[in-house]
Amino acid sequence: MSVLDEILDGVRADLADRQRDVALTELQERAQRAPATKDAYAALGGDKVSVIAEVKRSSPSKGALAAIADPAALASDYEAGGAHVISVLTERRRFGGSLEDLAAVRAAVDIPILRKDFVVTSYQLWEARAYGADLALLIVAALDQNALISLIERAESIGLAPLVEVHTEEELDRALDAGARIIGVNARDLKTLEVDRDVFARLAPKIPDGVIKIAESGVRGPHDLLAYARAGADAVLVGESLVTGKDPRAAVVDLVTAGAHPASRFDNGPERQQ
Ligand SMILES: O=C(O)c1ccccc1NCC(=O)[C@H](O)[C@H](O)COP(=O)(O)O
Repeated sequence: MSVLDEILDGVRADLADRQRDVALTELQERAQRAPATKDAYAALGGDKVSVIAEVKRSSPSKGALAAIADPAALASDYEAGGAHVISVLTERRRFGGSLEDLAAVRAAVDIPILRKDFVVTSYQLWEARAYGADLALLIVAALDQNALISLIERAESIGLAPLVEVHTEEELDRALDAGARIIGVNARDLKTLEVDRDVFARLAPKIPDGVIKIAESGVRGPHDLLAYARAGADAVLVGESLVTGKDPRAAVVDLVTAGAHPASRFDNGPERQQ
């Protein structure tokens, strides 16, 4: 069984508990009372390379990363450093996250928030909306094509921007066929946990203009952001290096500064055009 399959088993078990405790109608009522979602497309678009800063306590690949007693304070630091979007890992068993983290971050920041989890049913999209997310992650490797299409449609219909994650060319084809408008290329293979930063450069040329391209995982600092920028990234998603560093806010400032004027992007154009 792959790591992803093990994670999904735990996610489904936790989901069944929550579905027993909270009726879908209750979630929908809470979602309907929530303020309008923030414009994720604007936050991720433009000439800059946007920074998505992640609240991540632990991971299957590295175990415990950071205690993060106050996720709202960390998210506020990220926002003060200029982050364009906050990612909140809400999966409990392997990442130590929760919907309460999402709600706390929502109350603390004004920028868009991504619910980063392993979504397998529309109930989780309603949760995302009810607890204050503006985007929701959909992982192609975790979904069959019908589910992917219907979850993209459901997300959009309730005001969430779906970020569709891929790791292979076949997954990218499925994401595009399903109509994804924001695609995250994860350098981490969720089945083996190996990180290959070259995956983005291989897949990015196959992503049409007009689709937002996000490079996920393995960003250690501005040099990695610039390498992803040269390969055509519109945004990077960064977790581990921020939460394990001494000064997450300063680290975000460094990334945002590099992403504001990624000279190589304009001097030479993205690698795909060379
Ligand atoms: O981080 C993991 O070990 C992991 C394992 C299995 C599924 C997902 C996993 N991480 C989720 C992510 O995609 C990352 O948290 C995100 O891209 C940030 O990556 P990083 O900057 O390398 O922490």
